[in-house]
Amino acid sequence: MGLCCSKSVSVVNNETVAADHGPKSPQPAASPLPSANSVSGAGDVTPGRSTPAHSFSTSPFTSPLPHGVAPSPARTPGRKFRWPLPPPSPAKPIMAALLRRQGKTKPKDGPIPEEQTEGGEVERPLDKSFGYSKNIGAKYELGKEVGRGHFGHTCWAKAKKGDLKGQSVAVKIISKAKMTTAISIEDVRREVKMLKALSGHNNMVKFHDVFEDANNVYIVMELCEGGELLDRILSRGGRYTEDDAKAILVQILDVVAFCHLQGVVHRDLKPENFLFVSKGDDSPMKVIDFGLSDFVRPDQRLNDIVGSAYYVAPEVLHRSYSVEADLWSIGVITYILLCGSRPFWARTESGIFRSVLRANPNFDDIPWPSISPEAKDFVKKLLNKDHRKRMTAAQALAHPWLRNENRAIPLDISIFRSVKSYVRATPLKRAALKALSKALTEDELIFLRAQFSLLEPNNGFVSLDNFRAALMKNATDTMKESRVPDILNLMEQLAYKKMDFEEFCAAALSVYQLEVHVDWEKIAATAFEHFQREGNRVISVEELAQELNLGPSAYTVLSDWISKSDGKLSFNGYTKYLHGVTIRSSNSRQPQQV
Ligand SMILES: Nc1ncnc2c1ncn2[C@@H]1O[C@H](COP(=O)(O)OP(=O)(O)OP(=O)(O)O)[C@@H](O)[C@H]1O
Ligand SMILES: [Ca+2]
Repeated sequence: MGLCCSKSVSVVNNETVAADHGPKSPQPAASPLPSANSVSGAGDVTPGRSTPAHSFSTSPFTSPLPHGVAPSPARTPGRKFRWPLPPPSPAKPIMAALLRRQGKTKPKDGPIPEEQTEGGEVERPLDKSFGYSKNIGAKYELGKEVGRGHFGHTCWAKAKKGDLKGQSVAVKIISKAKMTTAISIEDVRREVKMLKALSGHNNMVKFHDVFEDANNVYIVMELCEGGELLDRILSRGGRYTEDDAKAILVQILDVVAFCHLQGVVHRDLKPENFLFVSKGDDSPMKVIDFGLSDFVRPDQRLNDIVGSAYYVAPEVLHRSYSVEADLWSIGVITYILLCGSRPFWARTESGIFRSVLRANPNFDDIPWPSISPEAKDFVKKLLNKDHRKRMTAAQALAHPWLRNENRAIPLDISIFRSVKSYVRATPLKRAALKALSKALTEDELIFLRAQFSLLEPNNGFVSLDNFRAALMKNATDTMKESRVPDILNLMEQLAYKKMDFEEFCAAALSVYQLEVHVDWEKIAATAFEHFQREGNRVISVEELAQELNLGPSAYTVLSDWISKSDGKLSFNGYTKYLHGVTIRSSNSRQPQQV
C-alpha cells in the first residue's frame, strides 16, 4: 500500500535518489546478498542502515546484455513513491471531503485549509478511527510474520471461530503511527474497499475481514503460502520458458482485465505483488497490495505519480494516465520473465525515469534471438510509450502468442469507450471508420468477434441494452451502483441505434493500434478503396475544420488533406482524418486527440 510522501527524495550529484525509510525487505531466495560486486541501487542513500531495503545487486547469473540493460530482476528500488511536488494532487479534494464530513465547509473564497504546516498555522489532529471491528484477538490467533512491505507486515493467523474456524489466514498489519497524513489514512481505507470490492476473482487475493485497534489496522485475507513471483523468477535463474511465462501472464492479464472493467487501476503491478497460493509449480497466483490503486472513471485521467520506478509507465511520469499504465507494468514483467533482465534500468530513480521516457528496450541480444517473434511482438505491444497504441488486457489475452480457443477472452472496458466515441462521431467519421473496419486483419477480427459475442447480440444486433446487460453481468456489486450508470450515460445515443457486427467493428476498432500494425500501409490502402466507393465526398476546408472542431488557423494544414482533382479527402487526408489531429494543450506535455 502507499503513503503520501512515504519517502523523502533528495538530490545527490544532480540525480534524484529515493531515500527509503521503510523496513528491510527479505532478500530474494536466489539472489546473493549484496557483496563486493554489488551496485547500490536507487534506494541506497539512507544513512545509518546496514542494508538498504531496495539495494539491488548485479546479476546472480552472468548476463551477456550490454551496458544499460540490467542483469537481474532483483528487488525493486524506490518501490513506492508519490512525487513530492505541489498539486495537482488529491490532497485538496480529500481535505475538502474530510472537512465536509466533519460538518465544516470550506470558506467560500479563501484557499482550502492545508492539513498541517511546519509553521503550525492549522494543525488538526488526524482522525485515525476507521469504524472497523475492534477485537481481532477474539476471532483470530496471530502467529509468525510471513512477509513485510513498506507500510505493513503480514502475519500468519488461525481463525478461532466463524466460517473459517481452524483455517490459516494472512493478516496484513498496518501501523497507525505511519499514517501521518489524511491521504495516508484515505489510502488504507481505499485499500480495504478495493480488496472487499474485487474479492471473488480467481487471481485476486480473497478478503475475509478487517479490524482495528488503537495502534493498527488488520486486514485478514487468504493465506498465500507459495511465495512471491519475484522469488520464483530468481529461483529459476532469472528466466521462464515461453510456455511457463504464458501461464503466468494469462493469470495476471485476466485479473487486471477484471480490475479495469470494475474501474480500478492497480498502479503497482510488479513481481513482488503476485503471490502463489502454494509451493507447487502449477499453483495459481494472486495479485495483492491494492495500497496504491485507485478508482478511475471512464473518461478520467489520473495525475498523481505513484508506483514503483522500474514498472512505471511514461504517461504516469507525464501526469496523465489511466488503466493503460498497468499494461505497461505487465510489459515490464513479461520482458523480465522472458529474458531475466529489466527493460529500463539505471542506478538512480531519476535515471530509471529517463530510461522509461526515452530508451528503447533491447530485443537484439541473447536470449532474444531465440525467443519467438510472437512473444517479442507481444512485449513490444505492451511497452509502447504511447498508451493509445498499447494493447489492453483483454486484447493481450487475444494476442496470437497467448490466444487459446479453450480460454474465454474477458469483456474489454476499452470497447465501451470506443463505441461511445463512435456513436457521437459525425456521419463522415463513421463512414471513414466503417471503411477501415472492412480492411481489418483476422487477428483484430478474432478479438472483436469475442467482444461482440460477450454482448450477446439479439438476431445479430447489439444496442444499449446489450452493453448494459454485459456490464451488469461482469460488474461486482459495489460497481453496479455507481460505475455502470456512469458508463452507460456516456453511451446514451446508442439507445436509439442497433449495430450489426460490421458496424460494431467500425465502432470498436482502434485507429492508433492499427497504425502500429506491420501491415498498416496495406490496411490503409484497402480501407481507402472502400471509402472511395462508400463515404468519401466533396468537402471544403471550412467544413473539414468544423468536423474536427478546429478554427481557421488549421485551414492551411487541412487544405493538404483535400485532393485538388476531385475536392474529396485524399489518401493522405483520409489516414490523417481517421487519426484526428494531435494538438498540445498549454498545461500538458501529453498530446491530446481531437
Ligand atoms: N495474503 C498473503 N499471504 C501471504 N503473504 C502475504 C499476503 N499478503 C502479503 N503478504 C506478504 O507481505 C508482504 C507485504 O505485503 P504488501 O505488499 O501488501 O504490503 P506493503 O507494505 O503495501 O508492501 P510494499 O512494500 O509493496 O508497499 C508481501 O510482499 C508478502 O510477502
Ligand atoms: Ca507489496
